[in-house]
Amino acid sequence: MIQSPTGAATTVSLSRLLLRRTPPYLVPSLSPHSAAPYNHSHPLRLSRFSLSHSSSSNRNVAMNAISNQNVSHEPVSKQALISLSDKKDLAFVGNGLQELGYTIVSTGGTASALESAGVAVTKVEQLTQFPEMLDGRVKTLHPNIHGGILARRDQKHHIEALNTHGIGTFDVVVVNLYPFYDKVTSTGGVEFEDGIENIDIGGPAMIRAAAKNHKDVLVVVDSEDYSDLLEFLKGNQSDDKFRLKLAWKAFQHVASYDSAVSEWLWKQSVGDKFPPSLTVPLLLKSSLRYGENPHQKAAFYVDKRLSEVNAGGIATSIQHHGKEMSYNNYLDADAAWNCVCEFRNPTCVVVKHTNPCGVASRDDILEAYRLAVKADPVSAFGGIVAFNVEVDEVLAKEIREFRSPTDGETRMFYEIVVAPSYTEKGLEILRGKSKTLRILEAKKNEAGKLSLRQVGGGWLAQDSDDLTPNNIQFSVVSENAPQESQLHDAEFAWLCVKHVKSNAIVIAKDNCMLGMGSGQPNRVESLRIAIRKAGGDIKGAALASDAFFPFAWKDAVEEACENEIGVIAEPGGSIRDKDAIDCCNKYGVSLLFTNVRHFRH
Ligand SMILES: NC(=O)c1ncn([C@@H]2O[C@H](COP(=O)(O)O)[C@@H](O)[C@H]2O)c1NC=O
Repeated sequence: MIQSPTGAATTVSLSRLLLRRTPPYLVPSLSPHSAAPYNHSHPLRLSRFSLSHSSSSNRNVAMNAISNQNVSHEPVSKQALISLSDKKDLAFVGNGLQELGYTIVSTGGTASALESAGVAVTKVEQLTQFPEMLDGRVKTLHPNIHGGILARRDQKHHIEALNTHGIGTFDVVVVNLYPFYDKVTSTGGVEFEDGIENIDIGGPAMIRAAAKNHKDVLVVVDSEDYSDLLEFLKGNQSDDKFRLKLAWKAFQHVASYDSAVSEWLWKQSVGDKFPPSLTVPLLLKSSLRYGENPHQKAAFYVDKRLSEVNAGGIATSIQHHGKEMSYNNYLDADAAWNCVCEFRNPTCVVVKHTNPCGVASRDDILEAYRLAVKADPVSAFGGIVAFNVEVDEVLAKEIREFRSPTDGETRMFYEIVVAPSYTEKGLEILRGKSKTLRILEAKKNEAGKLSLRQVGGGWLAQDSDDLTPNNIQFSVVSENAPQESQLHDAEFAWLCVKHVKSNAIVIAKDNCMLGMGSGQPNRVESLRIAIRKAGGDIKGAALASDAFFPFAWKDAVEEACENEIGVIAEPGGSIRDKDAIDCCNKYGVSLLFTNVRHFRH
């Protein structure tokens, strides 16, 4: 037998019991609570059981009794329907509803748990006169349940219909769904069959029905709302939009759930990155004080797609200390983290306004940190510092004490430190640096992600740019081949330039970024900024350009050569590539073509 996701083992015994009796609606009561035909929520309610077992004259009497009554909805007891996979706080809500006079109707596992908690329960089967069947695939999918949820109390013919069929109304529906998301994202994955069985059908049907009929039915899908629900029912909850909010939450809950199911099925079937339609479930992580500027309201959402589970990144980082993250903090921390994660050796990256302004790799991370700050101390002040190694006590002290290389006195100030981990002592020391310093612990980004970005009225989707120098062929196109160390410098510069906004130029030597030019609308300007920032110390250094040079003579290539750059790495592909080669040959500079570019817009 396939077990239902909530492990409702009772299904088997009930099914066996019922197989002996046909048709199902002739089956007598199934639980100790249902010795009498179920009708305690409405004076007129007669179950199919009672109608079926009545003699024909009795039956007519029963039907006449229905048709002769004034049709009004005045239940003697209100009903709550509870069906929960996650039974957290079930006893609390069950007892609370019972104390308020609600009759509680429940599915198998929930009913058992409620009974154990001392709550009297009517099993759904007593209303449906059907056993829960097909391994739990069909439990509540029945007019006796859905009629009771969906009937409009202000519509006479709805109430008449309920009375005709002996159906009572539900005033409260408390449901949460099979744990599909947790199952399919669990370590080791899930068998296809198990994934399928964890798709909840009856739960969403009840949630949607109750949310649609929110005017008459309160629907709760989150245990966090149990208290508010009980307070509302007691008349202590003054929010006049409470019903609507619950209905919104219910539909949102089901929409997120379905987006996970659909994403999972797409992956099992076609699986490519760009489905014909895409739903991205987002969960509010925090409301932000403001957006890029104080006059813009803002919030931050975490991407809940299955593909993002354990995929690392800033959104799921843990903040250990400091002022709340701002909109710009998130952007900058993201840029710093993305960059530092690219490096294998111990590395420090300093970012300002999403551009790395200092990058250094050293076996000794202290040295890497000092070099990364020294690369551009003015920009580093107030920047984001990222490490790809643990921050221990010694490093934390260095971060706390390091004086600005500009005046040798002022302690460096940073907005954020981000690292994969911290020792206890390291964290304690960093906390002491300032009240505001945000300390983030992040998981390394996974490769192969789908990157989404908004433009007016749409979203752009692309593969994340996962290419590193290891995947790239650096072809020598000049007469001079670079020395081994220059080739290494070129690869380092290449890794940095990938993270600088276009047009991007990076000058690097000995695992250290000396200067960078970013975001200029022409490449010459970026080159000049990079040279100026490097401070003249660029003889024999490597230069990387994120895209090809459209011109060489009296342009960026020649200026680089005149400044005694040792090796240039660029994608190639310009109609004037030959000019670039000739120019480098004239100055004796090595030129490498990568055939790959790293635009960053
Ligand atoms: N099929 C149905 O009619 C049905 N009705 C309710 N459920 C789900 O069954 C779960 C509760 O089951 P139990 O009370 O047996 O532990 C809930 O998550 C609920 O969403 C159903 N299960 C799945 O579709």
